[in-house]
Amino acid sequence: MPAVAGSLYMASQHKGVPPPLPPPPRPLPVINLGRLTMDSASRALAVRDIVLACRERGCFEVVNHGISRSCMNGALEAASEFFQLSTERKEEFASDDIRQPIRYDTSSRDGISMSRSFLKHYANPLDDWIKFWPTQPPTYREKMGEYAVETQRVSMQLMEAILQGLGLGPSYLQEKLEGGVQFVALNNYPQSSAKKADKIGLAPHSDYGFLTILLQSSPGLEVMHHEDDAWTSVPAIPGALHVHVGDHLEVLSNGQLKSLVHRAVLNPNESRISIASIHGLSMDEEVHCAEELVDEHHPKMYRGSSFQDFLDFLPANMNRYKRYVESLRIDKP
Ligand SMILES: O=C(O)CCC(=O)C(=O)O
Ligand SMILES: [Fe+2]
Repeated sequence: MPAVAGSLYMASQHKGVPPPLPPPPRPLPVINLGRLTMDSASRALAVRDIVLACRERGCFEVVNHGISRSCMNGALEAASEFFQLSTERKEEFASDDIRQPIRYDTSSRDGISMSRSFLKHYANPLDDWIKFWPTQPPTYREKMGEYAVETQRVSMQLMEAILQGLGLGPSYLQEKLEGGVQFVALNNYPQSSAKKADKIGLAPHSDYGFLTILLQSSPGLEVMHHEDDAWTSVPAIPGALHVHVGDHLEVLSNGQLKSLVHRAVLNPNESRISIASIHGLSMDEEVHCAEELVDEHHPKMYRGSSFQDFLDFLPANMNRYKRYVESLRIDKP
């Protein structure tokens, strides 16, 4: 009997019942976004698939989203060239103040960065924010700007589909979403080293907007689906983007959709870059449970809050909640 089978045999003999096999990992849904702009039957199927993926998995991959490979690669190159600048150059953007329009940091003062450096800035409307962005590398503004505009467009398409799928109608909140916050986080993780046992780049958390659209240079993102107690790694499918549900979509949907806990692990083969684009309402605009989704069988589950409230909440509550939305629950202890 081979050694492995032998040890399993011993284990099951000992307990009297064979050990249960772990369930095979379920592949993540991959959604063809082109169907949203085809005939109404195709759109209806795409809307159904998107809402099902949000409901059951909290995330999905999108292909055929209309963002060109050169635009996506351009954004990754711009990020990579920024992180290759001298420390002095990058630290021009260093700040402890989370309200700064642009911020570079390498430490874990945020409570979740274990091994990453990041540059975070706003992007929508681009004309209001681009003046704060780096001028080095020289193509940064052009390449990141093009990618930011494209992801904002995709976020609008996705939100229209989700709001339609929730029965709220595709133009629900449309103007507020168009003028809403787009917050872009560029993350840079070192290759994992054989010496260091800790392979976590970014600790488990949820994102606070409605949706996050994430582009990764190589695998490293891991997600924990709602019913699971295990991490699923998200493949870096060439040309695809990863999308997950944030805290404010959980609030808006009155808990029908749940924000997704995710983390980043260090890649054993190479350093890694990810670009997370977080989409929500404007700074002071409160997000509430949609009245249409509240009734006597589905009481309101969360209090309203804005992006600004999140920024106020964060400094004193580092590490208290993996999901900020827990702090908004009306029935919380
Ligand atoms: O690097 C990743 O894949 C995840 C990044 C992330 O979760 C974030 O920036 O909020
Ligand atoms: Fe995140």
